[in-house]
Amino acid sequence: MTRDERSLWCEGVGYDYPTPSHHSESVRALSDVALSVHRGAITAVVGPSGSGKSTLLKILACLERPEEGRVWIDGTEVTALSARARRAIRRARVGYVFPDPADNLLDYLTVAEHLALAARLRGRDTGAGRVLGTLGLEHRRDHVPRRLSGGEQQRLALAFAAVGEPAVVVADEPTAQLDRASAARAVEALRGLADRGQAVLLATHDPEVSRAADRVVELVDGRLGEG
Ligand SMILES: Nc1ncnc2c1ncn2[C@@H]1O[C@H](COP(=O)(O)OP(=O)(O)OP(=O)(O)O)[C@@H](O)[C@H]1O
Repeated sequence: MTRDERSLWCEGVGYDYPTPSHHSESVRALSDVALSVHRGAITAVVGPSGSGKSTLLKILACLERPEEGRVWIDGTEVTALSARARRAIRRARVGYVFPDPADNLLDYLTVAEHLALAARLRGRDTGAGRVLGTLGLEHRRDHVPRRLSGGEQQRLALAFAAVGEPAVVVADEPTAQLDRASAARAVEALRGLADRGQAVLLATHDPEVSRAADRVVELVDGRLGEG
């Protein structure tokens, strides 16, 4: 049997946001989206502001449930599960990185303690040592986030997301708050994760980031095409 190289995929995904002022109307954020995310590769979602990138990433990371369509993580259809079972899969199998480093980390935990927590949440600690090396944080093991630069904080967030080798690391605009040099290091870090066999899915406005991706897909008004 050949191994399925997809770690995450979806079919027919649709999502509407209600508008508070008009009860009968809603904002169509995604329409009929199908996407497969492969191991060992960076998949980048690009598209104009408001095209649905964050919404798609949240749905694929199991943070939101789509109103239409189906999502699979490592062969399990997560859209068929209860909220509780979905949360368990999310915790064990998905690493998620928010755009702002401060949203990803806990003030009082050191770098090493963040990784220990990630391993505990994910139920396995494979790769914790390696991830620190890949992301260039070994010399910061005993530092808390406020003693790290913004770029180091975001690399720690990527490490936190990648410990235990989840099915996928999902990063929404991972370089949005970083200067050029830090962004370049974050891209290297993402590349390092993918080269180790990790599936990486990200959304970005940054051409340097999409250039580093193995595959770029474009969302326009909630519909997907190859970029
Ligand atoms: N919580 C919300 N309530 C209502 N509408 C929302 C909400 N979040 C997003 N939307 C709308 O859904 C659409 C898609 O938004 P989304 O944030 O997914 O786009 P995006 O491509 O990530 O944008 P950006 O690049 O600016 O982050 C937009 O029209 C947006 O205004």
